[in-house]
Amino acid sequence: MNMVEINDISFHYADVPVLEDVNLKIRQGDYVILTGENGSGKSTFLKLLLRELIPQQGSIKMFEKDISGGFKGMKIGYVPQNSISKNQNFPATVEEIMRTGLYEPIWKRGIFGKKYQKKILEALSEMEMDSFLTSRIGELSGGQQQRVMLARALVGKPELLILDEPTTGMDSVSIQSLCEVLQKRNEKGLTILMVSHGSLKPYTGANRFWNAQEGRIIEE
Ligand SMILES: Nc1ncnc2c1ncn2[C@@H]1O[C@H](COP(=O)(O)OP(=O)(O)OP(=O)(O)O)[C@@H](O)[C@H]1O
Repeated sequence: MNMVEINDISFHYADVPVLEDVNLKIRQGDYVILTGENGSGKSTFLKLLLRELIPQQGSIKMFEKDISGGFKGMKIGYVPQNSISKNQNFPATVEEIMRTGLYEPIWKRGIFGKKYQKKILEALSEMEMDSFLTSRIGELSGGQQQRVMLARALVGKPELLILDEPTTGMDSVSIQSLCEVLQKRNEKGLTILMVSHGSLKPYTGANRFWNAQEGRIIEE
């Protein structure tokens, strides 16, 4: 199955052309890394996939359905770039952030609270962040916050995971452990699309490499 199918997409901001006639497919089980220089259109590309932006030309399918109809029933996890507030007093705890990663409605969470607590702790411990459950998110370092955001994206058991530069603020040990988690999840069937600036060396599990350049996204 094609998890993502991009047909003839073009996009420009007012007078800034960004992408031109892009055609790409991501198959189930692929692990794709997208690189490219600053301003080459990587974040714009992800925003198009998430319908934060609408292309002037072309169409996008996910899970074999056109995303113009919404994402209902599609299990997609997303880790945005620099997603957490820099405000140390940001009031949410790690646990509260994790709860927003679960798909089920709030009334169910009340009834099955213990079950969800277990899922949250499992996802946090995969990222070695379980001991921070009750910490305020704003009190964690940038790298620790990113690890929580990855755990949050994984707790709902997505089938497609999209990450925008998740290693920002992480040290090399954290990057290594993130890569190991992603590789393990990918081996169990998770499809991954990740934008990365840094070295590609730790991403030993990736099977496809794309590069954004001059309005195109080229497979390398
Ligand atoms: N909201 C916007 N309005 C106008 N132009 C924009 C807007 N957002 C981005 N751009 C421009 O579009 C181009 C692509 O930007 P984009 O953020 O997608 O690149 P990127 O590859 O993600 O960059 P980086 O590596 O710096 O994150 C750049 O020339 C940028 O200046």
